[in-house]
Amino acid sequence: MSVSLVGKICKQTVVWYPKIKSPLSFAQAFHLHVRSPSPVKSFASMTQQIHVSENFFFKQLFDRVSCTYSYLVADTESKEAIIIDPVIDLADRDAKIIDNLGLKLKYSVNTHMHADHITGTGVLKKLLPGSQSVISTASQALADKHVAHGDILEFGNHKMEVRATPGHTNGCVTYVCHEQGIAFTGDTLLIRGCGRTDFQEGNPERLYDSVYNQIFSLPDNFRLFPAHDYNGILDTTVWEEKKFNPRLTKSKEQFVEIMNNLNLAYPAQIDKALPANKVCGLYNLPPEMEEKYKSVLKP
Ligand SMILES: N[C@@H](CCC(=O)N[C@@H](CSS)C(=O)NCC(=O)O)C(=O)O
Ligand SMILES: [Fe+2]
Repeated sequence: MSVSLVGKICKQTVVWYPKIKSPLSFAQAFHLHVRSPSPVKSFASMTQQIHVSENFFFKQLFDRVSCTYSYLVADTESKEAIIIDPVIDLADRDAKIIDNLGLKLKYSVNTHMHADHITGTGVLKKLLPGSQSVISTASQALADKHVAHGDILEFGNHKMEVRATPGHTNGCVTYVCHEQGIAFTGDTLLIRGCGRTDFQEGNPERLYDSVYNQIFSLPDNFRLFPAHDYNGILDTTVWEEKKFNPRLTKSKEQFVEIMNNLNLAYPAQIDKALPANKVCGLYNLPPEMEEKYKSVLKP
């Protein structure tokens, strides 16, 4: 099949792709032509940049202040949804997105007790009644539901496995959707990095073991979604991190040495984040958050 040159839009070379009767960027056309047996289906997947089941909904959300990624996943048939690591400042945004999509939030889950922002899980369960907040038992924080290694969170026909991945904090967990080939690693594994281990009972040896035993043991093509990225990268894969992570490609001894000498600045919001996160982001809130959510947080 031949494609013809249409012109340039926003500095991109655009070609006419006859099979789907549409102009595409050269990169898109290449992807369709070379990578996909069924162009239209693959084009849809390509725009989502993730290959998942047709009834699996996925949306990555971002908080510019703390560089936190939150993730909304749902079963588009039953409409049951889970949000992972929502930020309190944006809980109203997230509730609106969920509502506009016609989804029913089942769980607002934390990967761990965050030090750099206040969790949105407490406010979200008030904004979207019927949903429950979730955190690991090992985090020793308040929530409606506590999870531990091996537990499964179900939403519609989909499942998310809980894997304990301590090291950044005692209570860190990674959530794995096996059938979609994706995992949400929190701060345990960051893109070309990992969570710091210099506070909240951090422990570099435990973190190293968690990554090797619970994350690098997943298939190489699993996509990994962290709780933060400070460089504008959206996701990574098991293969990439096993091969290119500058900390975790080292021996455990070298890793510990690296982690003990990071000399990172104290997180800007830690003193207000931890007391609030111990109680699910429902109490001990700074005045501006009390004010913002006073109608939903009233006793
Ligand atoms: N500057 C940010 C905090 C940056 C930071 O410490 N990030 C954490 C994850 S949030 S607990 C981390 O583990 N970073 C590892 C690294 O190598 O950067 C702020 O002030 O909030
Ligand atoms: Fe963290």
